[in-house]
Amino acid sequence: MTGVVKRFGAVRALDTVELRVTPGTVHGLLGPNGAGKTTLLRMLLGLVRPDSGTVRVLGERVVPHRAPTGVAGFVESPRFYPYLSAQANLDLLAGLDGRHASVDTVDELLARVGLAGRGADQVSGFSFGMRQRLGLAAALLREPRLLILDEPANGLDPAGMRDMRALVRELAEDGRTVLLSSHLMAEVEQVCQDVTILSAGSVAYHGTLDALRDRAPAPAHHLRTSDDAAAGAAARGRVGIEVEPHRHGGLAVRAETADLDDYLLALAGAGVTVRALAQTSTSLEQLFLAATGEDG
Ligand SMILES: Nc1ncnc2c1ncn2[C@@H]1O[C@H](COP(=O)(O)OP(=O)(O)OP(=O)(O)O)[C@@H](O)[C@H]1O
Repeated sequence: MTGVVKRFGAVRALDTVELRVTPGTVHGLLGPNGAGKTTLLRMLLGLVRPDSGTVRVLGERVVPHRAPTGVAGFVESPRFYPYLSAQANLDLLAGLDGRHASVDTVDELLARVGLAGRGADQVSGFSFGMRQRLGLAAALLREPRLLILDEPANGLDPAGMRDMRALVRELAEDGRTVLLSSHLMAEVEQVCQDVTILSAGSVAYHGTLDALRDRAPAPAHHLRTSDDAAAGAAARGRVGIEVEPHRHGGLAVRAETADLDDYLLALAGAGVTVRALAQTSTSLEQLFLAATGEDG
């Protein structure tokens, strides 16, 4: 998409947005709440009309209110008929596309998304995470070349998130293009090659994760010691380390692992003991927070 603007009253949900997704990759759309991610994904599905700019998906210009060919996915939470079974819901959706979903196809899809053997169960009994999985099955039923997933890991437990990540990677290996939104850098970092960071409707970064890593500041840590004043003084003049009082007490320390190791050894040498040390954000999270003005 190029030069896309979308206003809702006084709010500029998207402000001259450029987005290019390379075919066959997993592209992350990252941004804090309200950054415009959902609006952008809805636009790609023909559900929101841009005020200006051009939206093309798989080479075709998107026409409002018509789902582009070769694209499937869900925006916000997938919706189903609660009193029908998972199988019946998928049958209905296939029917809308003028297709028939055989029991075998549905069983295979359900197994793929981690819902094996649940086809006959009513969706009303499904947890939020199970509905996310069923949403993915519904999207895959359409055999899309571009899969759009809005916060797909929402509502999943840690094992479910791991499965979802593995599945997304597998889908890309099969040659599909995946565009997924998230407000968590950690999630994007594990599955995406490229990322577009949105902040208040504008693109704050667009490129590969590797290039982003090259610009990332050192990871942040929360350190508690037996003598924070002495620990702060010991950091002064040291290269590769930044120390300041942490807002919850103790010290906020930014450093790469090797510099942090040297600093901790120096503290021990100065008779200062470490009582707690926790990494509070990775380098990429630091960068994301800085890019979106959320680092307070
Ligand atoms: N239909 C609408 N009517 C009015 N304002 C809207 C509408 N849809 C979105 N907005 C506004 O546009 C901005 C972007 O919203 P959007 O839902 O796209 O953000 P998001 O990045 O998906 O956030 P979240 O992570 O909270 O879902 C917000 O300020 C939101 O309030």
